[in-house]
Amino acid sequence: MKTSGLKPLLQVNQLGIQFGGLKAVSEFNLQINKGELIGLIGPNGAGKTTVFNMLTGVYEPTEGDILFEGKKIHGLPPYKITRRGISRTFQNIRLFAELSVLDNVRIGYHTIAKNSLLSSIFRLPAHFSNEKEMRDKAIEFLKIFNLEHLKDETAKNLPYGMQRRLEIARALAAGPKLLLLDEPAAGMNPKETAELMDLIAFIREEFDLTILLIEHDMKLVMGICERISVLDHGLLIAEGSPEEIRNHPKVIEAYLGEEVGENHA
Ligand SMILES: Nc1ncnc2c1ncn2[C@@H]1O[C@H](COP(=O)(O)OP(=O)(O)OP(=O)(O)O)[C@@H](O)[C@H]1O
Repeated sequence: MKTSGLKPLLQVNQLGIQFGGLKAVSEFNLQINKGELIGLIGPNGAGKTTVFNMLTGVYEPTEGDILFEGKKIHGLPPYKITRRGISRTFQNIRLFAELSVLDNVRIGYHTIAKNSLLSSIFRLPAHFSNEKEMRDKAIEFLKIFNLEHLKDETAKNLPYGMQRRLEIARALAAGPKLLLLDEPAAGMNPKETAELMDLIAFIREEFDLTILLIEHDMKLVMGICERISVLDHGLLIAEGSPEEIRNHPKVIEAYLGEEVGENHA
C-alpha cells in the first residue's frame, strides 16, 4: 500500500445516506491513493452501488464528506464530478443502444468537451477540428478495446461482453483520473473475464488510472485488487489485502462462505 507522504486521490469520511427509514450506507470510510486498484465487495443490497452513486453525484450523501484531490465534491452535480476526473460504468449496461459503437465513445468525449456553444451552432472551424480530434481519439480507444472493426455497428447488436467493454471505453473517453467499474465482469464467461482482467491491468498503466471496482467474481477481485473493502448492510466490515479479506472471519460469515479458500481464491 502506497501511503507515505502522498495526498490521497479520494478520501471518503464517515459517508452515509438514508432513504426514508433505511440507512443504506453508514459511517463509510475509504482512502484511495493515486495508482491504486481497490475492490469493493459485499452481499447483494450491501450498499456498494449506492457508494458509487454518492461518489458520482447521483445521490447526495446525508452524512460525511467526499474529497477528490483534496477538494470537496459531495453536492456537485454528476457532470461536474465527471469534469473533475471521475467516470464510471453501470451494473446494468447503459449504452446508447440505438447509436453506433463509435458514437457511444464520442459521447464520452462530449461530457468533457470545451467546445463552445457558438462554435458548434455556427459550425466554426474550431467545431470541425474538435469533432475530427474526438473521432480520431474515439477510434484509438476502440482499437485498444478491440472494437474498431465494429465502429459502425449499432451498440445494441454487440454481444454482451463487448457491450461491457464498450461501456468502459466510453467511460475512459472522458479522461478520468479515477475510474469506477460496477460489476464489469457480470454476465461474462470465464474467457471474457480473464481477458477483462488483462484489459483492466493494461488501461490502468496506459492511462495512469486509479480504479475502484465492485465485483462479485472473486477470482477477478482477488486476482487484481491490491486492497479490498467489504460492505455488509451498509457498514464497512473489513478492509485489507486480498489475503486478509479471504481469511477474515466476518467476511467469510457475511459473504464469502466457508468454501472460499477452495473455490473462489
Ligand atoms: N434510490 C433508492 N431508494 C430507496 N432505497 C434505495 C435506493 N437506492 C438503493 N436503495 C437501497 O439501498 C440498499 C443498498 O443497495 P445497493 O444497490 O447499493 O446494493 P449493492 O451492494 O450494490 O447490491 P448488488 O450487489 O445487488 O448490486 C438496498 O436495500 C437498496 O434497496
